[in-house]
Amino acid sequence: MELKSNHSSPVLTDPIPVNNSRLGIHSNLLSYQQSGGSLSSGKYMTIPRKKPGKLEDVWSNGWLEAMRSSSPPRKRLIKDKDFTIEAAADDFDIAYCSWMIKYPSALKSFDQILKNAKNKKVAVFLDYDGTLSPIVDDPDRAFMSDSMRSAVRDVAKYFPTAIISGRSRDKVYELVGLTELYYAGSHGMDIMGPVSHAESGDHPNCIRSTDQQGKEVNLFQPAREFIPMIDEVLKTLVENTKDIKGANVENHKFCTSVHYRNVEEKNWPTIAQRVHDILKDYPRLRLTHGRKVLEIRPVIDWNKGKAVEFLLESLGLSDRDDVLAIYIGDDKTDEDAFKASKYNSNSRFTVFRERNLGYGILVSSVPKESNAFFSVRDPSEVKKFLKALVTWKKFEKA
Ligand SMILES: O=P(O)(O)OC[C@H]1O[C@H](O[C@H]2O[C@H](CO)[C@@H](O)[C@H](O)[C@H]2O)[C@H](O)[C@@H](O)[C@@H]1O
Repeated sequence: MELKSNHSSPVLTDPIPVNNSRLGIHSNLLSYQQSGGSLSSGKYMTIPRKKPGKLEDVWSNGWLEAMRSSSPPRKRLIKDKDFTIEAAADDFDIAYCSWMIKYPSALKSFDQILKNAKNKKVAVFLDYDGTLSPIVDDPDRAFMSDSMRSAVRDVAKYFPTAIISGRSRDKVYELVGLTELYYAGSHGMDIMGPVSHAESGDHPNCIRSTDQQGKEVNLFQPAREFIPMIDEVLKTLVENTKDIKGANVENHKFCTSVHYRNVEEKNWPTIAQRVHDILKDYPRLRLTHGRKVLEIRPVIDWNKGKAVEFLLESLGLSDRDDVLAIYIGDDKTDEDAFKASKYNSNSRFTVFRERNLGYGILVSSVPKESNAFFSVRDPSEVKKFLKALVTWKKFEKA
């Protein structure tokens, strides 16, 4: 599907994604399908509520397995009757080293990246949590360090730079606090980008607005019509999880997150089942798994990858060979961006897997399958990489 035609309506005509089993949407939800691609106010609220499901639901649809495998601990713990010790580092290190053959270090491969970046327009896309800030227990305290902020500020001086986050755009802007960047919140469903060079600016969901400094910008919100539904679900989620100690529901305007990082593992089936029961009434919403978080979002053909394509187009960087896009992210939702495509002379190219169009860099200190090309261990290595990019550019300019 071409980017242009995509922009005409990102709302999927089939409300259940093709790969619903991967997303953990139970097949019996198909009976709730509504026809047509648009929502009329209140229509989705009349669906009768089903009785709460049984815990087998969340076992059989793979939710619990996905919850357990999200954000695995760095080292295995071996339990002895008297004490607990960390598993032999050797085993882990061997696994990590062999994984790095497939996903080489972006720092160690820096020369290779530069070789490709030479004479090209480089654009930088950055995820926030786990990439610019370390993962912490309290999502409201996921601050980035001043040194990271200054590295990102420097990158933005030399390259068009955007933050693409699962958080709401306002929240991620508040955490990053840099005016020189573009921001895409709610997994790309809320983009504040440049006043467009391209057709992306003509889309009905794209309106002219002004940023915090009064500068003219394009605001692209392809899931606008879902706001009342998300709002309603948010309230139900808060109400239905309030007795689960440690559960935390976050509002991202176009999507919502249910955190279970601070919930005792024995209660994970309960939180999963409660979310599952609520989603049964909303066939136009789907679930994705993040790092100890269940993310509920509209079933639209839009994600972080589409946001990257949209921003490349808005920046006038689509349909060109002399562009190198770099995307750095740590989470499952960043995989959509690692798979992003761009259009060149009417053909489609994968931006990040194709080595000469862009690089996806996965932030991970544990081996995991990814569509990224390179890897870095943690946010401190992200910072080193960003600083190296700036040093190269300064040197190139001198
Ligand atoms: O796309 P991102 O910017 O990476 O946002 C994804 C989610 O990030 C946040 O949650 C994650 O980080 C928290 C703070 O370190 C951590 O407590 C949580 O367990 C992680 O899942 C954010 O709070 C979520 O709403 C985002 O969906």
